[in-house]
Amino acid sequence: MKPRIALIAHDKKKDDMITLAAQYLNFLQGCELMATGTTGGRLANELGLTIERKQSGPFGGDLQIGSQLVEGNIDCVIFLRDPMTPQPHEPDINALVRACDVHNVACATNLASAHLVLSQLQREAQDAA
Ligand SMILES: O=C(CO)COP(=O)(O)O
Repeated sequence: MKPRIALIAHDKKKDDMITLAAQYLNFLQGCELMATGTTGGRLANELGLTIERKQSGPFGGDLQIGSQLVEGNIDCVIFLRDPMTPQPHEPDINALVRACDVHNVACATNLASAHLVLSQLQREAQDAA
């Protein structure tokens, strides 16, 4: 089964997300991807990735992804958060991260952990091939 990965980045982390996804492009092309609206738009436009786009984060996108996670439809979340900028939808962000903890779903919230998670998933996919 293809890994099902959610990709989310706050505005000041979106360039990092594009760079990160470009580094794992071949692997991500073989995954089922879901993203919040603006993040997904950039990944699709700039890298040509096929992504199921939800609402933008401040309009409920994190909650939509959280809901999919609770339903068992997401294996891993890459959520590049901006810890220096207050977000209007902070409760939604906390709810998504909490849902990851409740359901024991890997959640990488910074670049270092994102690399660890994606490189491991990529290795597993290569071993399975
Ligand atoms: O705000 C976000 C996550 O909390 C991200 O939403 P966008 O990808 O729509 O910018």
